[in-house]
Amino acid sequence: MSTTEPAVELHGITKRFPGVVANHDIDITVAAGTVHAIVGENGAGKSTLMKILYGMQRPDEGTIKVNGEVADLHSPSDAIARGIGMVHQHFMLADNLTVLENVVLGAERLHGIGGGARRRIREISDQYGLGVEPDRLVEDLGVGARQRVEILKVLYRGARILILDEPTAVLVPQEVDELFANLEDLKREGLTVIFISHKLDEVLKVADAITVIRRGTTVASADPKEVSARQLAELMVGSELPVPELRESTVTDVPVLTMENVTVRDATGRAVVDGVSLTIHEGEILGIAGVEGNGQAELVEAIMGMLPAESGVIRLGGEDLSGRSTRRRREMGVGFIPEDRHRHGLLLESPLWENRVLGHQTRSPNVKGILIDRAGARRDTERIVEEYDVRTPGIDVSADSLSGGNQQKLIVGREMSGNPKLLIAAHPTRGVDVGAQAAIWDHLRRARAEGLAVLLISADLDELIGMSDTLRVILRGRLVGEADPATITPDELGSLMTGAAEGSVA
Ligand SMILES: Nc1ncnc2c1ncn2[C@@H]1O[C@H](COP(=O)(O)OP(=O)(O)OP(=O)(O)O)[C@@H](O)[C@H]1O
Repeated sequence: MSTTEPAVELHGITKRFPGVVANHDIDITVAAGTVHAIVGENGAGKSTLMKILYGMQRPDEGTIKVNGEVADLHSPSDAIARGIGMVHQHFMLADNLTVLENVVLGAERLHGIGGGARRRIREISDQYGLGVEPDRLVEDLGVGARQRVEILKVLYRGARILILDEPTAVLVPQEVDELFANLEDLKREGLTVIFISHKLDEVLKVADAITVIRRGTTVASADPKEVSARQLAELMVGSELPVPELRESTVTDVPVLTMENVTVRDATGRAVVDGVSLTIHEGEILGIAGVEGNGQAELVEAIMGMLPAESGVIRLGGEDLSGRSTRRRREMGVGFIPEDRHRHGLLLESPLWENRVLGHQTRSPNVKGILIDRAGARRDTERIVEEYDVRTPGIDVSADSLSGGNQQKLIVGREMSGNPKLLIAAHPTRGVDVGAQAAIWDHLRRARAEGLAVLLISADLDELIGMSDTLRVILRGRLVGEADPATITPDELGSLMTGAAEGSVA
């Protein structure tokens, strides 16, 4: 369905930051009633452009038209008033409130906070097949359902144009299918969806039109019916991609990490990690598959000494880790790529080189004697920027001025420094473009060949299957199954993760 006026027209959009032109003369036309994908490498300028369209940032030059009218967007409320809504990648829902409370929060004047609001939520949910129940507690909902609440929240505020930032990053394949069905419903009702994604196969499946951004500017419009994922990636990068290496097993029989019957309880006494036993050997990547919230985060925190284990033993190279601080564990040779890079991975307001020191402040090349070795840390930051292709004007800019994917590359580079024995990698390539993803995988494989043991947690099932030597499934805190990465498909793994194979649903 389409009307005469395009839903959104961006003309000559330019946005400069110190040392960087994030958007340069961008032109995009988004037809009403379509799903329009924006793809590009890390740092290409996608998020900046979406922030401009949502009124979170002001362009230095250029015009925005919404439904044919010039729109001067000074804030998200201006964007909302124009019918533009944004669903962020990190859900912004309060867990301990109901769906209804979350939806009406800040929009009480629309339909009140009671019966009227409940009716409206049901109406929207039915109209777009979202299956949202107003009175459920958000903490009882799975990841896919939370995302539908976020979508409903912007529809409730009257959005007709939805911006989705990497909407499938946290979803299992079945949930991705459901989301795509929802997008079809939105489209049928004449709504417009603009989304950013690094998952090119999915882009090809769901988008009606694709815009490719390279180094801040629009370089191509691609027709999803006519391009392949590889061609799209090549348009993003501007050159041909290398062919990935074949995999060979490097697994030895030397254990690096052993966990025996480890149980962790939350404040309410519930076992969030429940009797977990596993061994990771030198040269082995052990992948843990699971729907987010099934104990992966707590498992990682127990290994890192951030959460106490109630019972069981965790050993690194034969040495019992109980009683050792997180810092001591790191010094013993554990690298840690955390799930939440903003809370645990980076000091956003500090320069890159100081972030290089973070968590590594007692080790070379960051110290000389008992003092921080500024020059050593700076040199090594330059090395990481070079080896991991972190796109930045320099190492003195603050971490928050890097694009999300480039922040991630910096963390991976730092945690791979100093030859760790064990790497705990939670979503190591989340938000990273296909080229950088292949580069990170290469770094991991090379380190594995030299004996690194890796615990890999990822919502990207292709990554889990492609990288892991051993694959275990976690459900409600228990390791419930093992899968052969050589033969299992993402769909089969998705069913194991939701417990569908057991006849129950997480
Ligand atoms: N607040 C800021 N201050 C300085 N530079 C910034 C700021 N925000 C973004 N940039 C720079 O603008 C460029 C574009 O960043 P942007 O976040 O838009 O990229 P992206 O395409 O969304 O990348 P990713 O896929 O990694 O999320 C990058 O070089 C980034 O470092």
